[in-house]
Amino acid sequence: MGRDRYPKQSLGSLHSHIKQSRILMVGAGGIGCELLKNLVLTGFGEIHIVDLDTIDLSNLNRQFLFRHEHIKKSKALVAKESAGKFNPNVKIEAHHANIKDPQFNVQWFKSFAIVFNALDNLEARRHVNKMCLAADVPLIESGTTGFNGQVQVIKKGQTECYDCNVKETPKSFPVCTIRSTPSQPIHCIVWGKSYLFTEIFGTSEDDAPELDHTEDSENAKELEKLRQESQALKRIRESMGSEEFPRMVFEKVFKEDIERLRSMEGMWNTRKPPEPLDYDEISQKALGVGSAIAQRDQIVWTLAENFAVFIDSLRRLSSRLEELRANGETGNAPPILTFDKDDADTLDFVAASANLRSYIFGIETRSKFDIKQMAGNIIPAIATTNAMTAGLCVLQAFKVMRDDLEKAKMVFLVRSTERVISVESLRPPKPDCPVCSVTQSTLIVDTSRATLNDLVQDFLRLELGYGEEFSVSSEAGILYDPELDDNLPKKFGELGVKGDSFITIVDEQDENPRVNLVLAISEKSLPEDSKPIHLAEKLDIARKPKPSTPIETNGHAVAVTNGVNGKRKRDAAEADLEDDLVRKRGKVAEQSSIAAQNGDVIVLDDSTNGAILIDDD
Ligand SMILES: Nc1ncnc2c1ncn2[C@@H]1O[C@H](COP(=O)(O)OP(=O)(O)OP(=O)(O)O)[C@@H](O)[C@H]1O
Ligand SMILES: [Zn+2]
Repeated sequence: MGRDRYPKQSLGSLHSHIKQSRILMVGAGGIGCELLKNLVLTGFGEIHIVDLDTIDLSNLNRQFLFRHEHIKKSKALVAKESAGKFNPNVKIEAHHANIKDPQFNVQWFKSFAIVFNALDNLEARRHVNKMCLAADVPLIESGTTGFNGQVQVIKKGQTECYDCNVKETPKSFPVCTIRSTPSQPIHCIVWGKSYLFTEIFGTSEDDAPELDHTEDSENAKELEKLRQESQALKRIRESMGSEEFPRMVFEKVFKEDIERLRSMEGMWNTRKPPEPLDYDEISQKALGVGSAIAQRDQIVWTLAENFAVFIDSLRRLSSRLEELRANGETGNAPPILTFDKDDADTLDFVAASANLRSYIFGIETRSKFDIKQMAGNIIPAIATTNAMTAGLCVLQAFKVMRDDLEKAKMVFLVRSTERVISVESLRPPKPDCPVCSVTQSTLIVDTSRATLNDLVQDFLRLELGYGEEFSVSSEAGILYDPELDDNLPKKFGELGVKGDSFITIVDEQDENPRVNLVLAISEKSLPEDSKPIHLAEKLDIARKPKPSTPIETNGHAVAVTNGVNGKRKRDAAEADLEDDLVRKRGKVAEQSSIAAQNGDVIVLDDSTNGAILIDDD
């Protein structure tokens, strides 16, 4: 009785259901550790944990199931060991693996009553979303960024899925802002990281995702000049290792290029012109600066200190590259270095170059610590946000398990003086969502015999009645469309379509097309005299709604706020850079205050047992 007493009192009849439930938690990091503790203490019967990673020193400040002695061990296994002690009645299974591995197939997902996502990247989230839709298992999706958190309940056919709303992609900057007219610290940091560092130690700037070339045509002349500058820098790169190399780089990027920019007519009418730096003058001042300055990452370095770190890190990185070259470890490919916020040499170089450039343009300089956050695109993870978000995940799960989806909500956690938690009603699936507004089924295939032609001609056209215009794709890309019929004689195996993978059929007819058909492949050896492909169950494929069809609301109130709906996900990996974040926070705060006016969060009396629950109905 002892251990069950309080969960029983507060959950009433749901408690025994929970005790018998088998659930899955994907990700055992910041949210995952908190969530696992909650799930174990709530008394779920069997909990499976999947995490591909090992424990890192930097996880310990908030991932409280892990200790120093666990560094380099599997997160899933250690989380199981640590949380298991909280409640020996709970069975925990740990999988040190990627959730995308084939053993975690639709059948396996079907074995869970509910799935919790505690992930940190879009790709894995999308995958679990897709699997839960295919298995028809409810998913509690969550994410945090700094003080912001979010919980979304996803149920096939009843709510929006993770992919119903387009997700933001990381922010990029116009090339001209970065290369010619920076006005904020982040512009200089992106310059240091994506231009200077890559031109000297990596491949070319054209590959940098932070640089947006879409404005190129408007600035063709200037861009041509910038290209010439890069070429000249590449030539200097050939002198790497020589005594003169640091001076050559410095004078090129902090003096000559700046003088050229300064001489450009019309560019500085409304802006303060940049001031080139003088190598001899600053190097004199930097004579007394010791190399220990690079370790002082919380202070803002002086011009001379930045100079000293720049020269020193340039030497360190040059010798690393020289060594790689000498060892010939990269075969025919030329060796390169890549920026990593946790690699001190690369961070020192980017921090010092960014600050030197800031001096030139009269922009505020930053500490190495700040630059690390901005260059690494990280927003600090906050243990409290994770803990609150994990708690909200479980409250939402209770509603799903009570079959009370009407009461389940989309929950937002924001840093606000008015109300920290705000909610929105769940919305029905978007009729044009390519992931959830589809027909799903399982296709039984004898992959040793079946060809793509068996699928396209016999199955889709003759059996299901598809017309001429449609495409078939696997996770690797398009296999067939009316212009691509080369693959038709090939067998499934040759096309890389195996058991537990998916194929998607997109009807491209103009007239009344069907919704996308997503087929999970189930491999089976079928008798020689039978068809090599057949459906596991009878199928009724819906037609796509006409564009003007109004969105059904299933009786839910349509949320008053739309502000963040198209841009719901924010997690550290996908988050925008600093300045943009401030703007977004503003938006979320605005929304939370509207929700607050609606009085969405209340304390209620649980009718089942008289216990007080804080709920978010
Ligand atoms: N495809 C995947 N399969 C299984 N686990 C995954 C997958 N992708 C991410 N994860 C796990 O999800 C967890 C997310 O946790 P969190 O956001 O706290 O990240 P972290 O790596 O622990 O910390 P940080 O990124 O802040 O250094 C991580 O433990 C990560 O290993
Ligand atoms: Zn969807």
